[in-house]
Amino acid sequence: MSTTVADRPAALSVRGLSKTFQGQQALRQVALDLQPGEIHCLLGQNGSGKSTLIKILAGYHTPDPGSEASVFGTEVEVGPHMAEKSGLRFIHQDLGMIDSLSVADNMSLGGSFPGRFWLSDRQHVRHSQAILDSYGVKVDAAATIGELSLAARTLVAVVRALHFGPAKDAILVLDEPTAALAEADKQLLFTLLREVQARGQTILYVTHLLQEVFELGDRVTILRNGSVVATRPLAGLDHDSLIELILGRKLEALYPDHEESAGVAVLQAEHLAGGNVKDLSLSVRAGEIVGVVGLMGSGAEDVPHLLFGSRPRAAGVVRVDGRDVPPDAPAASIRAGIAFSPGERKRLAVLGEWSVRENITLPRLKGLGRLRWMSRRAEGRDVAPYVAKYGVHPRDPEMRLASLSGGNQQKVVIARWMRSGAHVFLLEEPTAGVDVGAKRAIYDAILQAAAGGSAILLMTSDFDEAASMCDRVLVLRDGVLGASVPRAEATTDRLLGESISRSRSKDSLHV
Ligand SMILES: Nc1ncnc2c1ncn2[C@@H]1O[C@H](COP(=O)(O)OP(=O)(O)OP(=O)(O)O)[C@@H](O)[C@H]1O
Repeated sequence: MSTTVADRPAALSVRGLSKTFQGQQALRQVALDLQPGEIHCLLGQNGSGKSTLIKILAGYHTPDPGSEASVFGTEVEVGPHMAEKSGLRFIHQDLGMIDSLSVADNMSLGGSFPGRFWLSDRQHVRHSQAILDSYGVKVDAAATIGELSLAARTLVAVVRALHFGPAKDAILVLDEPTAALAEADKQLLFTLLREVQARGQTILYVTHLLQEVFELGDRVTILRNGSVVATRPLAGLDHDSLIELILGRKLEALYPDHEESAGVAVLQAEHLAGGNVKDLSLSVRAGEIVGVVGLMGSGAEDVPHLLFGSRPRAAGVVRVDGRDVPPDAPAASIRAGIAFSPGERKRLAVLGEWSVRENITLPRLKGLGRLRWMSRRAEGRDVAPYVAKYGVHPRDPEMRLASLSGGNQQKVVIARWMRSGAHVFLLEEPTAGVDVGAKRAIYDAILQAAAGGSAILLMTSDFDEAASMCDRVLVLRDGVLGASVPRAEATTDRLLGESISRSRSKDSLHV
Protein backbone atom coordinates (compact mmCIF):
# COMPACT_ATOMS: atom_id res chain seq x y z
CA MET A 1 0.00 0.00 0.00
CA SER A 2 1.36 3.31 -1.00
CA THR A 3 0.74 6.76 0.31
CA THR A 4 -2.23 6.46 2.59
CA VAL A 5 -1.70 8.85 5.45
CA ALA A 6 -3.60 7.66 8.45
CA ASP A 7 -3.21 10.74 10.62
CA ARG A 8 -4.73 13.18 8.12
CA PRO A 9 -8.50 13.57 8.06
CA ALA A 10 -10.28 11.81 5.20
CA ALA A 11 -10.05 13.54 1.81
CA LEU A 12 -13.77 12.97 1.65
CA SER A 13 -16.10 11.48 4.20
CA VAL A 14 -19.83 11.03 3.67
CA ARG A 15 -22.27 9.64 6.22
CA GLY A 16 -25.92 8.68 6.29
CA LEU A 17 -26.41 8.95 2.56
CA SER A 18 -29.76 7.60 1.39
CA LYS A 19 -31.64 7.93 -1.88
CA THR A 20 -35.17 6.91 -2.74
CA PHE A 21 -36.51 6.83 -6.30
CA GLN A 22 -40.29 6.64 -6.53
CA GLY A 23 -40.57 4.61 -3.37
CA GLN A 24 -37.61 2.40 -4.22
CA GLN A 25 -34.58 2.80 -1.99
CA ALA A 26 -31.38 2.84 -4.04
CA LEU A 27 -29.04 3.83 -1.17
CA ARG A 28 -29.46 3.25 2.57
CA GLN A 29 -27.39 5.13 5.13
CA VAL A 30 -24.20 4.82 3.10
CA ALA A 31 -20.89 5.84 4.67
CA LEU A 32 -17.78 6.31 2.54
CA ASP A 33 -14.33 7.50 3.60
CA LEU A 34 -11.57 8.24 1.14
CA GLN A 35 -8.12 8.48 2.70
CA PRO A 36 -5.81 11.02 1.07
CA GLY A 37 -3.63 9.41 -1.58
CA GLU A 38 -5.41 6.08 -1.73
CA ILE A 39 -6.98 4.27 -4.65
CA HIS A 40 -10.35 3.27 -3.28
CA CYS A 41 -12.44 0.85 -5.31
CA LEU A 42 -16.21 0.85 -5.24
CA LEU A 43 -17.76 -2.50 -6.04
CA GLY A 44 -21.20 -4.05 -6.08
CA GLN A 45 -23.62 -6.03 -8.20
CA ASN A 46 -25.61 -4.37 -10.93
CA GLY A 47 -28.20 -2.15 -9.33
CA SER A 48 -26.42 -2.07 -5.96
CA GLY A 49 -26.26 1.75 -6.07
CA LYS A 50 -22.75 2.64 -7.29
CA SER A 51 -23.87 5.07 -10.01
CA THR A 52 -26.45 6.62 -7.72
CA LEU A 53 -23.72 7.28 -5.14
CA ILE A 54 -21.42 8.79 -7.77
CA LYS A 55 -24.24 10.92 -9.14
CA ILE A 56 -24.97 12.27 -5.67
CA LEU A 57 -21.28 13.14 -5.21
CA ALA A 58 -21.41 14.89 -8.58
CA GLY A 59 -24.47 16.90 -7.52
CA TYR A 60 -26.67 15.31 -10.18
CA HIS A 61 -29.04 13.61 -7.74
CA THR A 62 -30.23 15.11 -4.46
CA PRO A 63 -30.02 12.62 -1.61
CA ASP A 64 -32.78 12.06 0.92
CA PRO A 65 -32.46 14.46 3.86
CA GLY A 66 -30.06 13.61 6.67
CA SER A 67 -26.72 13.10 4.97
CA GLU A 68 -23.44 14.70 6.04
CA ALA A 69 -20.07 15.15 4.40
CA SER A 70 -16.66 16.56 5.21
CA VAL A 71 -13.61 17.34 3.11
CA PHE A 72 -10.27 17.13 4.95
CA GLY A 73 -12.18 17.58 8.17
CA THR A 74 -14.27 20.57 7.06
CA GLU A 75 -18.03 20.05 6.87
CA VAL A 76 -19.59 20.56 3.43
CA GLU A 77 -23.18 20.36 2.34
CA VAL A 78 -24.10 17.37 0.21
CA GLY A 79 -25.55 19.05 -2.85
CA PRO A 80 -24.82 20.57 -6.21
CA HIS A 81 -21.73 22.46 -4.98
CA MET A 82 -20.08 19.68 -3.09
CA ALA A 83 -18.01 18.41 -6.01
CA GLU A 84 -16.53 21.81 -6.65
CA LYS A 85 -15.75 22.46 -2.98
CA SER A 86 -14.22 19.07 -2.35
CA GLY A 87 -12.08 18.89 -5.50
CA LEU A 88 -14.04 15.94 -6.88
CA ARG A 89 -13.36 15.39 -10.60
CA PHE A 90 -15.28 12.84 -12.64
CA ILE A 91 -14.22 10.77 -15.61
CA HIS A 92 -17.40 9.48 -17.17
CA GLN A 93 -17.41 6.69 -19.70
CA ASP A 94 -18.10 8.98 -22.62
CA LEU A 95 -15.14 11.18 -21.53
CA GLY A 96 -16.90 14.39 -22.59
CA MET A 97 -14.43 15.28 -25.36
CA ILE A 98 -15.09 17.13 -28.60
CA ASP A 99 -13.61 15.08 -31.45
CA SER A 100 -13.09 17.97 -33.84
CA LEU A 101 -11.03 20.03 -31.38
CA SER A 102 -7.37 19.64 -30.50
CA VAL A 103 -6.11 17.96 -27.35
CA ALA A 104 -5.07 21.38 -26.02
CA ASP A 105 -8.50 22.87 -26.69
CA ASN A 106 -10.19 19.93 -25.07
CA MET A 107 -7.96 20.32 -22.05
CA SER A 108 -9.15 23.85 -21.53
CA LEU A 109 -12.80 23.13 -22.28
CA GLY A 110 -15.11 24.21 -19.54
CA GLY A 111 -12.47 26.08 -17.58
CA SER A 112 -9.07 27.68 -17.77
CA PHE A 113 -5.77 26.50 -16.42
CA PRO A 114 -5.25 27.83 -12.96
CA GLY A 115 -3.29 31.06 -12.89
CA ARG A 116 -3.40 31.55 -16.68
CA PHE A 117 -5.79 34.18 -17.93
CA TRP A 118 -4.85 34.40 -21.53
CA LEU A 119 -2.58 32.34 -23.75
CA SER A 120 -1.84 32.54 -27.46
CA ASP A 121 -2.66 29.38 -29.43
CA ARG A 122 0.98 28.38 -29.52
CA GLN A 123 1.53 28.99 -25.85
CA HIS A 124 -1.68 27.18 -25.13
CA VAL A 125 -0.51 24.06 -26.99
CA ARG A 126 2.92 24.30 -25.39
CA HIS A 127 1.44 24.67 -21.93
CA SER A 128 -0.91 21.70 -22.46
CA GLN A 129 1.99 19.66 -23.79
CA ALA A 130 4.05 20.44 -20.71
CA ILE A 131 1.21 19.27 -18.46
CA LEU A 132 0.79 16.02 -20.42
CA ASP A 133 4.55 15.44 -20.41
CA SER A 134 4.71 15.99 -16.67
CA TYR A 135 2.37 13.02 -16.24
CA GLY A 136 4.36 10.95 -18.72
CA VAL A 137 1.47 10.98 -21.22
CA LYS A 138 2.94 10.87 -24.72
CA VAL A 139 0.14 12.48 -26.66
CA ASP A 140 0.63 15.37 -29.07
CA ALA A 141 -1.26 18.35 -27.61
CA ALA A 142 -1.78 19.77 -31.11
CA ALA A 143 -3.44 16.58 -32.43
CA THR A 144 -7.17 16.47 -32.94
CA ILE A 145 -8.98 14.33 -30.37
CA GLY A 146 -10.79 12.43 -33.14
CA GLU A 147 -7.45 11.13 -34.43
CA LEU A 148 -6.53 9.54 -31.11
CA SER A 149 -7.15 6.04 -29.84
CA LEU A 150 -9.65 5.65 -27.05
CA ALA A 151 -6.77 4.89 -24.70
CA ALA A 152 -5.08 8.18 -25.55
CA ARG A 153 -8.34 10.07 -25.12
CA THR A 154 -8.86 8.48 -21.72
CA LEU A 155 -5.40 9.58 -20.60
CA VAL A 156 -6.07 13.12 -21.78
CA ALA A 157 -9.38 13.11 -19.90
CA VAL A 158 -7.61 12.12 -16.67
CA VAL A 159 -4.95 14.80 -16.99
CA ARG A 160 -7.58 17.37 -17.93
CA ALA A 161 -9.70 16.51 -14.91
CA LEU A 162 -6.77 17.03 -12.57
CA HIS A 163 -5.88 20.37 -14.05
CA PHE A 164 -9.24 21.97 -13.77
CA GLY A 165 -9.72 24.46 -11.02
CA PRO A 166 -7.51 25.22 -8.09
CA ALA A 167 -7.95 22.23 -5.76
CA LYS A 168 -4.57 20.69 -5.18
CA ASP A 169 -6.12 17.88 -3.19
CA ALA A 170 -8.21 16.64 -6.07
CA ILE A 171 -10.21 13.46 -5.83
CA LEU A 172 -10.53 11.68 -9.14
CA VAL A 173 -13.63 9.54 -9.67
CA LEU A 174 -13.51 7.02 -12.50
CA ASP A 175 -16.58 5.04 -13.49
CA GLU A 176 -15.59 1.82 -15.29
CA PRO A 177 -12.89 3.62 -17.29
CA THR A 178 -11.53 0.48 -18.93
CA ALA A 179 -14.90 -0.81 -20.20
CA ALA A 180 -13.94 -0.17 -23.82
CA LEU A 181 -10.16 -0.40 -23.55
CA ALA A 182 -8.11 -3.25 -24.97
CA GLU A 183 -6.01 -5.19 -22.49
CA ALA A 184 -2.67 -3.59 -23.34
CA ASP A 185 -4.19 -0.11 -23.27
CA LYS A 186 -5.51 -0.65 -19.76
CA GLN A 187 -1.94 -0.80 -18.55
CA LEU A 188 -1.29 2.70 -19.90
CA LEU A 189 -4.16 4.03 -17.85
CA PHE A 190 -3.01 2.17 -14.73
CA THR A 191 0.48 3.65 -15.08
CA LEU A 192 -1.04 7.12 -15.21
CA LEU A 193 -3.27 6.45 -12.21
CA ARG A 194 -0.29 5.29 -10.18
CA GLU A 195 1.47 8.50 -11.14
CA VAL A 196 -1.57 10.47 -9.97
CA GLN A 197 -1.54 8.55 -6.71
CA ALA A 198 2.20 9.13 -6.28
CA ARG A 199 1.41 12.86 -6.34
CA GLY A 200 -0.79 12.38 -3.32
CA GLN A 201 -4.11 12.67 -5.10
CA THR A 202 -7.00 10.40 -4.21
CA ILE A 203 -8.86 8.09 -6.56
CA LEU A 204 -12.30 6.53 -6.33
CA TYR A 205 -12.47 3.75 -8.89
CA VAL A 206 -15.73 2.04 -9.86
CA THR A 207 -15.46 -1.29 -11.66
CA HIS A 208 -16.78 -4.81 -12.01
CA LEU A 209 -13.39 -6.21 -12.94
CA LEU A 210 -11.82 -7.84 -9.93
CA GLN A 211 -8.36 -8.20 -11.49
CA GLU A 212 -8.25 -4.41 -11.73
CA VAL A 213 -9.24 -4.04 -8.12
CA PHE A 214 -6.38 -6.24 -6.99
CA GLU A 215 -3.95 -4.64 -9.39
CA LEU A 216 -4.71 -1.05 -8.47
CA GLY A 217 -6.64 -0.70 -5.26
CA ASP A 218 -5.59 0.03 -1.69
CA ARG A 219 -9.03 -0.34 -0.13
CA VAL A 220 -12.46 -1.35 -1.29
CA THR A 221 -16.02 -0.47 -0.36
CA ILE A 222 -18.71 -2.92 -1.35
CA LEU A 223 -22.36 -2.04 -1.82
CA ARG A 224 -25.11 -4.60 -1.75
CA ASN A 225 -28.75 -3.57 -2.28
CA GLY A 226 -27.86 0.03 -1.54
CA SER A 227 -26.04 -0.61 1.75
CA VAL A 228 -22.33 -0.75 2.47
CA VAL A 229 -21.49 -4.31 3.47
CA ALA A 230 -17.76 -3.78 3.94
CA THR A 231 -14.89 -1.32 3.65
CA ARG A 232 -11.59 -3.17 3.79
CA PRO A 233 -7.95 -2.98 2.78
CA LEU A 234 -7.41 -5.20 -0.25
CA ALA A 235 -4.30 -6.61 1.30
CA GLY A 236 -6.40 -8.91 3.48
CA LEU A 237 -8.75 -10.12 0.75
CA ASP A 238 -8.54 -12.77 -1.93
CA HIS A 239 -10.57 -13.19 -5.08
CA ASP A 240 -13.13 -15.58 -3.60
CA SER A 241 -13.74 -13.59 -0.44
CA LEU A 242 -14.26 -10.45 -2.49
CA ILE A 243 -16.83 -12.22 -4.67
CA GLU A 244 -18.58 -13.49 -1.57
CA LEU A 245 -18.81 -9.97 -0.17
CA ILE A 246 -20.21 -8.68 -3.46
CA LEU A 247 -22.78 -11.41 -4.00
CA GLY A 248 -23.50 -12.36 -0.41
CA ARG A 249 -22.84 -15.97 -1.41
CA LYS A 250 -20.07 -18.10 -2.84
CA LEU A 251 -19.71 -18.46 -6.59
CA GLU A 252 -18.47 -21.92 -7.47
CA ALA A 253 -16.81 -20.93 -10.71
CA LEU A 254 -17.11 -17.92 -12.92
CA TYR A 255 -16.75 -19.94 -16.10
CA PRO A 256 -18.85 -23.05 -16.58
CA ASP A 257 -17.25 -26.25 -17.88
CA HIS A 258 -18.17 -27.26 -21.35
CA GLU A 259 -17.46 -29.91 -23.93
CA GLU A 260 -16.74 -29.10 -27.51
CA SER A 261 -19.39 -30.49 -29.82
CA ALA A 262 -19.26 -28.62 -33.09
CA GLY A 263 -21.22 -29.72 -36.16
CA VAL A 264 -21.51 -28.29 -39.66
CA ALA A 265 -20.45 -24.78 -40.62
CA VAL A 266 -23.36 -22.39 -40.03
CA LEU A 267 -21.78 -18.94 -40.29
CA GLN A 268 -19.11 -18.36 -42.91
CA ALA A 269 -17.31 -15.28 -44.14
CA GLU A 270 -14.84 -15.07 -46.98
CA HIS A 271 -12.46 -12.22 -47.66
CA LEU A 272 -14.48 -9.86 -45.54
CA ALA A 273 -13.35 -6.21 -45.54
CA GLY A 274 -14.74 -2.99 -44.06
CA GLY A 275 -13.87 -0.64 -41.18
CA ASN A 276 -10.42 -1.70 -39.96
CA VAL A 277 -10.84 -5.23 -41.36
CA LYS A 278 -8.76 -5.69 -44.50
CA ASP A 279 -9.25 -9.35 -45.32
CA LEU A 280 -10.79 -11.91 -43.01
CA SER A 281 -12.23 -15.35 -43.62
CA LEU A 282 -13.86 -17.33 -40.83
CA SER A 283 -16.29 -20.09 -40.16
CA VAL A 284 -18.35 -20.92 -37.07
CA ARG A 285 -19.91 -24.35 -36.79
CA ALA A 286 -23.14 -25.36 -35.09
CA GLY A 287 -22.48 -25.64 -31.38
CA GLU A 288 -19.19 -23.78 -31.61
CA ILE A 289 -18.14 -20.67 -29.70
CA VAL A 290 -15.53 -18.72 -31.62
CA GLY A 291 -13.85 -15.76 -29.97
CA VAL A 292 -12.66 -12.62 -31.75
CA VAL A 293 -10.10 -10.47 -29.96
CA GLY A 294 -7.57 -7.81 -30.87
CA LEU A 295 -6.25 -4.46 -29.84
CA MET A 296 -8.19 -1.33 -30.59
CA GLY A 297 -7.86 -0.65 -34.31
CA SER A 298 -7.04 -4.29 -35.16
CA GLY A 299 -10.45 -4.75 -36.78
CA ALA A 300 -11.80 -7.08 -34.04
CA GLU A 301 -14.34 -4.42 -33.08
CA ASP A 302 -15.70 -4.34 -36.65
CA VAL A 303 -16.18 -8.07 -37.15
CA PRO A 304 -19.65 -8.55 -35.62
CA HIS A 305 -20.90 -5.36 -37.29
CA LEU A 306 -19.65 -6.44 -40.72
CA LEU A 307 -21.22 -9.87 -40.34
CA PHE A 308 -24.53 -8.37 -39.22
CA GLY A 309 -24.57 -5.53 -41.72
CA SER A 310 -24.53 -2.64 -39.28
CA ARG A 311 -21.24 -1.37 -40.75
CA PRO A 312 -20.62 -1.13 -44.50
CA ARG A 313 -19.02 -4.20 -46.01
CA ALA A 314 -16.35 -3.13 -48.51
CA ALA A 315 -15.76 -6.65 -49.83
CA GLY A 316 -16.42 -10.29 -49.12
CA VAL A 317 -19.20 -12.80 -48.73
CA VAL A 318 -21.17 -13.77 -45.62
CA ARG A 319 -23.21 -16.98 -45.56
CA VAL A 320 -25.60 -18.49 -43.06
CA ASP A 321 -26.47 -22.16 -43.67
CA GLY A 322 -24.79 -21.87 -47.06
CA ARG A 323 -26.98 -18.98 -48.24
CA ASP A 324 -25.57 -15.52 -48.94
CA VAL A 325 -26.52 -12.76 -46.54
CA PRO A 326 -26.68 -9.41 -48.34
CA PRO A 327 -24.30 -6.67 -47.14
CA ASP A 328 -25.39 -3.72 -45.01
CA ALA A 329 -28.87 -5.11 -44.41
CA PRO A 330 -29.48 -5.93 -40.72
CA ALA A 331 -33.13 -6.84 -41.39
CA ALA A 332 -32.02 -9.51 -43.87
CA SER A 333 -29.45 -10.77 -41.35
CA ILE A 334 -32.16 -11.16 -38.71
CA ARG A 335 -34.32 -13.06 -41.23
CA ALA A 336 -31.35 -15.33 -41.91
CA GLY A 337 -31.30 -16.22 -38.20
CA ILE A 338 -28.59 -13.90 -36.93
CA ALA A 339 -28.94 -12.16 -33.57
CA PHE A 340 -26.57 -9.31 -32.77
CA SER A 341 -26.02 -7.97 -29.29
CA PRO A 342 -23.97 -4.81 -29.77
CA GLY A 343 -21.56 -3.40 -27.23
CA GLU A 344 -22.79 0.16 -27.53
CA ARG A 345 -25.84 -0.62 -25.52
CA LYS A 346 -27.22 2.89 -25.07
CA ARG A 347 -27.00 3.88 -28.70
CA LEU A 348 -27.72 0.64 -30.52
CA ALA A 349 -29.45 -1.86 -28.34
CA VAL A 350 -32.06 -0.48 -26.02
CA LEU A 351 -35.21 1.59 -26.15
CA GLY A 352 -34.94 3.40 -22.85
CA GLU A 353 -38.50 4.66 -22.76
CA TRP A 354 -39.94 1.22 -23.43
CA SER A 355 -40.55 -1.33 -20.73
CA VAL A 356 -38.32 -4.30 -19.98
CA ARG A 357 -41.07 -6.52 -21.44
CA GLU A 358 -41.19 -4.57 -24.70
CA ASN A 359 -37.41 -4.55 -25.00
CA ILE A 360 -37.25 -8.33 -24.61
CA THR A 361 -40.08 -9.16 -27.02
CA LEU A 362 -38.95 -6.65 -29.64
CA PRO A 363 -37.37 -8.93 -32.25
CA ARG A 364 -39.97 -11.69 -32.06
CA LEU A 365 -43.30 -10.00 -32.00
CA LYS A 366 -45.20 -12.38 -34.20
CA GLY A 367 -46.79 -15.56 -33.02
CA LEU A 368 -47.34 -14.58 -29.45
CA GLY A 369 -50.91 -15.08 -28.41
CA ARG A 370 -53.69 -16.41 -30.59
CA LEU A 371 -54.13 -15.14 -34.13
CA ARG A 372 -50.72 -13.54 -33.81
CA TRP A 373 -52.27 -10.94 -31.65
CA MET A 374 -50.07 -10.07 -28.77
CA SER A 375 -51.75 -9.65 -25.48
CA ARG A 376 -49.74 -7.84 -22.89
CA ARG A 377 -50.49 -10.60 -20.42
CA ALA A 378 -49.26 -13.31 -22.76
CA GLU A 379 -46.17 -11.28 -23.42
CA GLY A 380 -45.62 -10.77 -19.71
CA ARG A 381 -45.91 -14.53 -19.08
CA ASP A 382 -43.49 -15.21 -21.88
CA VAL A 383 -40.92 -12.72 -20.62
CA ALA A 384 -41.02 -13.54 -16.89
CA PRO A 385 -38.72 -16.60 -17.05
CA TYR A 386 -36.09 -14.57 -18.91
CA VAL A 387 -36.23 -11.79 -16.36
CA ALA A 388 -35.74 -14.39 -13.62
CA LYS A 389 -33.07 -16.40 -15.40
CA TYR A 390 -30.78 -13.46 -16.06
CA GLY A 391 -31.46 -11.93 -12.68
CA VAL A 392 -32.85 -8.67 -14.08
CA HIS A 393 -33.36 -6.37 -11.13
CA PRO A 394 -35.96 -5.13 -10.31
CA ARG A 395 -37.99 -8.18 -11.43
CA ASP A 396 -40.91 -6.07 -12.69
CA PRO A 397 -41.15 -6.44 -16.52
CA GLU A 398 -43.18 -3.24 -16.72
CA MET A 399 -40.29 -1.07 -15.48
CA ARG A 400 -39.11 1.58 -17.91
CA LEU A 401 -35.77 0.28 -19.18
CA ALA A 402 -33.95 3.58 -18.67
CA SER A 403 -34.60 3.39 -14.94
CA LEU A 404 -32.61 0.14 -14.65
CA SER A 405 -28.90 0.19 -13.83
CA GLY A 406 -26.51 -0.22 -16.77
CA GLY A 407 -25.70 -3.86 -16.06
CA ASN A 408 -29.36 -4.75 -15.74
CA GLN A 409 -30.03 -3.19 -19.14
CA GLN A 410 -27.31 -5.43 -20.56
CA LYS A 411 -29.03 -8.49 -19.08
CA VAL A 412 -32.24 -7.43 -20.87
CA VAL A 413 -30.40 -7.23 -24.20
CA ILE A 414 -28.99 -10.73 -23.73
CA ALA A 415 -32.40 -12.06 -22.69
CA ARG A 416 -33.92 -10.56 -25.83
CA TRP A 417 -31.58 -12.36 -28.15
CA MET A 418 -31.62 -15.64 -26.30
CA ARG A 419 -35.39 -15.61 -26.65
CA SER A 420 -35.41 -14.59 -30.29
CA GLY A 421 -35.08 -18.03 -31.85
CA ALA A 422 -31.94 -17.09 -33.75
CA HIS A 423 -29.29 -19.75 -34.34
CA VAL A 424 -26.33 -17.49 -35.04
CA PHE A 425 -25.31 -15.19 -32.21
CA LEU A 426 -22.93 -12.29 -32.64
CA LEU A 427 -22.12 -11.10 -29.15
CA GLU A 428 -20.09 -7.95 -28.74
CA GLU A 429 -18.78 -7.43 -25.18
CA PRO A 430 -21.78 -9.30 -23.74
CA THR A 431 -20.60 -9.00 -20.13
CA ALA A 432 -19.30 -5.41 -20.17
CA GLY A 433 -20.56 -3.65 -17.07
CA VAL A 434 -22.17 -6.85 -15.77
CA ASP A 435 -21.48 -8.07 -12.22
CA VAL A 436 -19.82 -11.41 -11.48
CA GLY A 437 -23.07 -13.18 -10.59
CA ALA A 438 -24.85 -12.12 -13.77
CA LYS A 439 -21.77 -12.89 -15.84
CA ARG A 440 -22.11 -16.51 -14.90
CA ALA A 441 -25.80 -16.46 -15.95
CA ILE A 442 -24.81 -14.99 -19.32
CA TYR A 443 -22.05 -17.60 -19.78
CA ASP A 444 -24.52 -20.36 -18.97
CA ALA A 445 -26.93 -18.93 -21.54
CA ILE A 446 -24.21 -18.82 -24.19
CA LEU A 447 -23.29 -22.44 -23.52
CA GLN A 448 -26.93 -23.46 -23.57
CA ALA A 449 -27.39 -21.79 -26.94
CA ALA A 450 -24.27 -23.56 -28.23
CA ALA A 451 -25.43 -26.89 -26.84
CA GLY A 452 -28.70 -26.33 -28.70
CA GLY A 453 -26.76 -26.12 -31.97
CA SER A 454 -26.34 -22.35 -32.35
CA ALA A 455 -23.16 -20.88 -33.80
CA ILE A 456 -21.69 -18.23 -31.53
CA LEU A 457 -19.19 -15.52 -32.27
CA LEU A 458 -17.97 -13.77 -29.14
CA MET A 459 -16.11 -10.50 -29.60
CA THR A 460 -14.61 -9.40 -26.32
CA SER A 461 -11.83 -7.26 -24.88
CA ASP A 462 -11.76 -9.50 -21.80
CA PHE A 463 -9.06 -11.99 -22.79
CA ASP A 464 -9.74 -14.15 -19.79
CA GLU A 465 -13.34 -14.48 -20.94
CA ALA A 466 -12.22 -15.39 -24.48
CA ALA A 467 -9.71 -17.94 -23.21
CA SER A 468 -12.24 -19.55 -20.85
CA MET A 469 -15.38 -19.55 -22.96
CA CYS A 470 -14.32 -20.14 -26.56
CA ASP A 471 -13.53 -23.30 -28.48
CA ARG A 472 -11.24 -21.25 -30.68
CA VAL A 473 -10.08 -17.64 -30.51
CA LEU A 474 -9.31 -15.60 -33.61
CA VAL A 475 -6.76 -12.89 -32.89
CA LEU A 476 -6.84 -9.97 -35.30
CA ARG A 477 -3.81 -7.85 -36.06
CA ASP A 478 -3.90 -4.91 -38.43
CA GLY A 479 -7.11 -6.01 -40.09
CA VAL A 480 -6.18 -9.61 -40.82
CA LEU A 481 -6.14 -12.89 -38.92
CA GLY A 482 -3.00 -12.92 -36.79
CA ALA A 483 -3.61 -16.27 -35.13
CA SER A 484 -6.28 -18.85 -34.51
CA VAL A 485 -5.73 -20.21 -31.01
CA PRO A 486 -7.46 -23.48 -30.05
CA ARG A 487 -9.09 -23.77 -26.63
CA ALA A 488 -6.36 -25.99 -25.23
CA GLU A 489 -3.74 -23.31 -25.88
CA ALA A 490 -5.78 -20.22 -25.11
CA THR A 491 -4.62 -18.28 -22.06
CA THR A 492 -4.87 -14.57 -21.37
CA ASP A 493 -1.11 -14.17 -21.82
CA ARG A 494 -1.05 -16.07 -25.09
CA LEU A 495 -3.93 -13.99 -26.51
CA LEU A 496 -2.33 -10.75 -25.37
CA GLY A 497 1.00 -11.87 -26.84
CA GLU A 498 -0.62 -12.75 -30.16
CA SER A 499 -2.44 -9.39 -30.23
CA ILE A 500 0.67 -7.30 -29.82
CA SER A 501 3.21 -9.51 -31.56
CA ARG A 502 5.01 -7.96 -34.52
CA SER A 503 2.89 -4.88 -35.00
CA ARG A 504 0.92 -2.78 -32.62
CA SER A 505 -1.68 -0.67 -34.33
CA LYS A 506 -0.40 2.76 -35.27
CA ASP A 507 -3.08 4.35 -33.20
CA SER A 508 -2.10 2.64 -29.99
CA LEU A 509 1.53 3.62 -30.49
CA HIS A 510 0.34 7.14 -30.02
CA VAL A 511 0.60 6.72 -26.28
N1 LIG B 1 -33.41 7.67 -12.31
C1 LIG B 1 -33.84 6.55 -11.68
N2 LIG B 1 -35.14 6.30 -11.50
C2 LIG B 1 -35.58 5.20 -10.86
N3 LIG B 1 -34.77 4.25 -10.35
C3 LIG B 1 -33.45 4.43 -10.51
C4 LIG B 1 -32.91 5.58 -11.19
N4 LIG B 1 -31.55 5.47 -11.19
C5 LIG B 1 -31.27 4.31 -10.54
N5 LIG B 1 -32.40 3.69 -10.13
C6 LIG B 1 -32.48 2.43 -9.38
O1 LIG B 1 -31.58 2.50 -8.29
C7 LIG B 1 -30.92 1.26 -8.10
C8 LIG B 1 -29.41 1.48 -8.13
O2 LIG B 1 -29.00 1.75 -9.48
P1 LIG B 1 -27.52 2.18 -9.87
O3 LIG B 1 -27.58 2.63 -11.29
O4 LIG B 1 -27.01 3.12 -8.85
O5 LIG B 1 -26.76 0.77 -9.75
P2 LIG B 1 -25.25 0.42 -10.11
O6 LIG B 1 -24.68 -0.23 -8.90
O7 LIG B 1 -24.55 1.61 -10.65
O8 LIG B 1 -25.45 -0.69 -11.24
P3 LIG B 1 -24.56 -1.07 -12.56
O9 LIG B 1 -23.40 -1.84 -12.06
O10 LIG B 1 -25.49 -1.96 -13.32
O11 LIG B 1 -24.23 0.21 -13.26
C9 LIG B 1 -31.42 0.32 -9.18
O12 LIG B 1 -32.41 -0.50 -8.63
C10 LIG B 1 -32.00 1.24 -10.22
O13 LIG B 1 -33.06 0.61 -10.89
